[in-house]
Amino acid sequence: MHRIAIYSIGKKDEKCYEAIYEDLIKNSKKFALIETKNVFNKKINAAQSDAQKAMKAYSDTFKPFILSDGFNIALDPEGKCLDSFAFANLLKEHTKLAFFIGGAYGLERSFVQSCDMALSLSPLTMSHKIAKMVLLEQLFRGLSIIHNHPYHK
Ligand SMILES: C[S@@+](CC[C@H](N)C(=O)[O-])C[C@H]1O[C@@H](n2cnc3c(N)ncnc32)[C@H](O)[C@@H]1O
Repeated sequence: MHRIAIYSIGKKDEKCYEAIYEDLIKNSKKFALIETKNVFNKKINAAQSDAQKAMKAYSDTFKPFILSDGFNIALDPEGKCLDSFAFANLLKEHTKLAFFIGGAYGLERSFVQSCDMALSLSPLTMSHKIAKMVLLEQLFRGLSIIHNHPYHK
């Protein structure tokens, strides 16, 4: 059973996104325990108009969640692009993972470098809400590939 945590910057998810995330997490339930956590605090709020300060606040907030006994992946449009089979192989190699999704300004380079890998979901830049949705769908697809589930034929 995989244990997967997804961290993103933001307050509570809007209902329409929440419903999609829940559905995708439910699909993966047989294969993985997936937890999502939105993080937001005074430091991020205070830094919202300054890109450097905001990115530093994201890093400081995410750092305590970096796994010392798992694989840490920064989501970054400039990261490595994998097809779904290569992503499934990555999931085969690591059963405990943490994914970090940046805020409006993206992630600090030093934070990205502190992770085990930077992953791009597409060369297109998406909102963090859409990136989370694509990640959850690809997690279900990757887990389906590993477990021969008919979702990925
Ligand atoms: C609005 S985007 C940040 C945009 C910022 N200018 C950048 O280039 O990273 C918010 C977050 O969503 C995630 N994201 C957006 N598009 C992505 C993509 N194509 N691949 C991977 N992650 C993406 C990243 O974690 C990013 O930090």
